[in-house]
Amino acid sequence: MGLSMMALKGVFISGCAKAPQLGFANGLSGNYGLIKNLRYDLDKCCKWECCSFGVLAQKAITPVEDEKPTVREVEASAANDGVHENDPKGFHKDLNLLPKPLTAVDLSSAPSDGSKVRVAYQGAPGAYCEDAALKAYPKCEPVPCEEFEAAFKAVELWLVDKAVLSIENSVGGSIHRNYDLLLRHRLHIVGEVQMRIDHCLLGLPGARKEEIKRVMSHPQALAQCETTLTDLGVVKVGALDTAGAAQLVVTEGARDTGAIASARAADIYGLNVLAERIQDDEENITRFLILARDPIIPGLDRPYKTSIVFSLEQGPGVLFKALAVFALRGINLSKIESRPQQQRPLRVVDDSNEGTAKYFDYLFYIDFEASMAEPRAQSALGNLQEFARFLRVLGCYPMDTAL
Ligand SMILES: O=C(O)C(=O)Cc1ccccc1
Repeated sequence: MGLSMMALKGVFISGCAKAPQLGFANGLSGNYGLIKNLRYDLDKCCKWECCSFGVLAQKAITPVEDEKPTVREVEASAANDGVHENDPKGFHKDLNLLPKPLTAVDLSSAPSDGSKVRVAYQGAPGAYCEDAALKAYPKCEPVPCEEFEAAFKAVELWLVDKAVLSIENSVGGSIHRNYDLLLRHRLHIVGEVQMRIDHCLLGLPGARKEEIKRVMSHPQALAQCETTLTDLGVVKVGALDTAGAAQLVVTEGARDTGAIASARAADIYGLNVLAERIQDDEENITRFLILARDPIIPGLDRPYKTSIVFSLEQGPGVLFKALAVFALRGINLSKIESRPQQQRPLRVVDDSNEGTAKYFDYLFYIDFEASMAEPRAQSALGNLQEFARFLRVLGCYPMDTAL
């Protein structure tokens, strides 16, 4: 079953959500001020876990004084919680049955192949975001969510480990709403996935392509297949996601209604593929981001990308100056996006999570090709910080070079 915003209400917020936040060198927000601080943060997080287990252990070995239990009761209780038969008061419980505090060894032996990782995505099973989650973590457990907002919340509330977010497409460009979500939430980008998207036209078994009068899909998918849909002369109907549209075709049972979704969605919902690769551009690539509560420790072992968002004072040449901090250090920019904020000011929450209201004319989002472990990246951001009104590192993560 998927997660909806309703399902998330009233969920207990536990454990490391309360782990202390870092201080940042140069006032940089986003946990990348000092690499050694990152290690410190992870360390504190583990200590917090130990501490909560300690409290549980203390409660578990408190003996019951008022009533003497019968032999049968003692046996039953021993079977349940490890009390020895000849020690009815429970002073000599089998302490091996108590939860063990996590050690560094436990953490290092955690599977690195993504098994057990729960990844929230927006859409129904068969959505492209689910494909992206499975590309990033082939053995993960994908968790469908009704909205991206629910996927973010699921990570924040420790219901899942990560979330997947589509951020841009080679035909449609940036997905602005998702840029806004990145800023509104405190999650960190820990990975990216680039995927070729081949859209199919799906219909009920027995229905022919010529019978289709209405096509449902996610607005991005409808936009990416504009020419095909115009040629077919169909009515376009927006849906929450592509797989959700496929599901609707089945539940509505209308032969004249099709969906744009993947061949995998056709399989899942028992629909026929009426046409393949119907996107206007052969090379239809979507880029997805993987988000987590904690940042990863950036390395130098492979190509990394860093995503930042900043705003500048008004004035001639300020953007030129901002871009120069990267150009002068030979750092390549792979993406720049600007978002006007005049109509809908944003509330930006600072690292203490207390929240300060700040209003910006424009926010600039930049992805640059360098790791925060590189001195040139640190000095570029230090330099940008000198004249930026606001600067946040959204994440530093390995580049997806597999496409
Ligand atoms: O609706 C989906 O399946 C999604 O994951 C969003 C989407 C839609 C179109 C292209 C890429 C991602």
